[in-house]
Amino acid sequence: MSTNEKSEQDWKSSVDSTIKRFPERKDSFTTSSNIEVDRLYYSEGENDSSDQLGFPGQYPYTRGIQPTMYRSRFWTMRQYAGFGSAEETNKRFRYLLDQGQTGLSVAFDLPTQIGYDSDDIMAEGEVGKVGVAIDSLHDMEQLLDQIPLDKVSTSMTINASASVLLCMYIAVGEKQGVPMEKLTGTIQNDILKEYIARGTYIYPPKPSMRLITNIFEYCQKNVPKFNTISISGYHIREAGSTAVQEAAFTIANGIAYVDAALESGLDVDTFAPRLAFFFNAHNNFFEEVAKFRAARRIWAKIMKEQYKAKDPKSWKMRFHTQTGGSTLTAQQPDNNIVRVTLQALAAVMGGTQSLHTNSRDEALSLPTEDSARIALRTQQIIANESGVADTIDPLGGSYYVEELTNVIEEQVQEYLERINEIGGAVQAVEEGYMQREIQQNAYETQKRIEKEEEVIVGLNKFKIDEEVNPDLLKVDEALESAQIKSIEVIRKNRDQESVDNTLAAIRKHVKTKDTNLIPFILDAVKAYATIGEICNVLRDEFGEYIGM
Ligand SMILES: CC(C)(COP(=O)(O)OP(=O)(O)OC[C@H]1O[C@@H](n2cnc3c(N)ncnc32)[C@H](O)[C@@H]1OP(=O)(O)O)[C@@H](O)C(=O)NCCC(=O)NCCSC(=O)CCC(=O)O
Repeated sequence: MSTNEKSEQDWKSSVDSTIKRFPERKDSFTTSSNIEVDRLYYSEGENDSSDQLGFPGQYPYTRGIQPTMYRSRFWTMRQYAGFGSAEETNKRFRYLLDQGQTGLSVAFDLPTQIGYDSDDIMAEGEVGKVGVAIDSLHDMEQLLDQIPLDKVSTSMTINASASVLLCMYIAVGEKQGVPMEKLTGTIQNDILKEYIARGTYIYPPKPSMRLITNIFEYCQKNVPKFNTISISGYHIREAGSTAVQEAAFTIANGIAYVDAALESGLDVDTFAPRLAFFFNAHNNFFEEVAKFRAARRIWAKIMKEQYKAKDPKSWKMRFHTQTGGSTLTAQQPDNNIVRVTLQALAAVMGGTQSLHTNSRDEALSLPTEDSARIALRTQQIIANESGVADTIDPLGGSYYVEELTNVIEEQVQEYLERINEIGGAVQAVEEGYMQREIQQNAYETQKRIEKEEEVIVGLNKFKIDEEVNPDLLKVDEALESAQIKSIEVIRKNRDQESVDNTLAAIRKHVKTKDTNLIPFILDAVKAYATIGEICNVLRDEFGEYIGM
């Protein structure tokens, strides 16, 4: 039997076992002319490329990580949302779930992201602006009110203060009667790209890496279904990188997290299955599809060959995709619906596990309810009407896409070698290497746009006279004072001794490097210590990162 025949047979038997758990959506799939659609199209026989292409659900996963992909289950439709108060955001969440969204994704305001309470002077003017304001467990209880945490998985875009928000989520679960071993979701928890591109860091790299590996270890033992990190290329791309740089720097950061976890004494197969990724999708359709396929293949090879992981789950790159915020224009905002459709289609053709589609008005403000609904409908139309989800990896075998996939893989490998020579991603970040590469590309792209070598419809060509005045969402300015009052009430009503004791325990255990801090943070959260109080203890002990 040739290798290809063996892979084919393995794939077929994995399909049989998968559909017992996840039956396919239909008994048979057909086109609109009633032509039968096969599960997978592939060339049988001599051209054995299984080390590069293989079959879906099989190493090196070029064609997707599941044996049946979307024939069994669509990707998770997970719209990133959050603004103002926990109560307001809870309403938006419930609206989106009512409209058929299949997972939650929380946007936090900047003070929450960098560990300040709403009444801190550092938070002034920012409370509830780019996301929801969360100060204590009380806000988290409101945020997740009536949302069944045993059924809905929640992603939280939180990095420097991820440990605190994870503990709040666990505590709300307990109050709902959902034990932590049943909770599903993801925390972003990717500090390296914060230093590179996004900016919401608090502590220096070393202690930040400790918190991250503490989370890996704690979750593996106690919250085993939670994805402990979402290693993010999204923001690297938003900052101006190319698609190749996005994939390369993200994978380099992934390698750094694996190294840090191994150094802390963890076995690779205990934490690697819960590493998740997060990519951007821009307009150059085929390049985006190829990027996703190449990234998956590279990660599988690294985990299997370099790190000798044995569990196939450790080899699989599972990723979320968001359409490209920076590609949207304030001019003729309805055109953004078309851009988002193209980008979302690329993510689906690239085999994403979860997807956020941006709203048409995001170049202007936070999305209104109407815009958020159209964005979700875009995913639903792709899923239910286009037929692209009815066969696996429909672009696999295209000469162009396979060649682009190979070239992207090679170019990413070159970057990985360069970063390795520098001493790894942490060192490369500290030296500003990735930041410089991104800035250079951002500068060149901007020059091309200004010279009209790169056409952006409605921006540098096909312009119209228009008054852009759509119905924009405004965050209520009164929120900040309401939030400040609410903290005062919490502080008055909680058991202060228990807050002091739990905070003192965190301080004590920070000093012993080998202690996992998560149980102590969980105790403090349950005592209604605020995010600012917890992060300030860590600030005192770890110091603050001032930046480059
Ligand atoms: C792994 C992902 C990518 C996706 O997880 P999901 O739970 O949604 O999906 P999933 O894991 O694929 O599927 C759920 C379960 O169903 C199973 N499953 C799915 N499809 C299957 C199939 N065809 N056959 C068999 N099983 C299948 C999976 O194995 C899994 O079970 P098992 O688990 O048992 O295997 C996760 O990390 C995620 O949801 N990420 C979202 C990140 C996010 O929203 N980020 C927003 C950032 S917003 C931002 O940062 C931008 C702006 C800013 O700067 O602020």
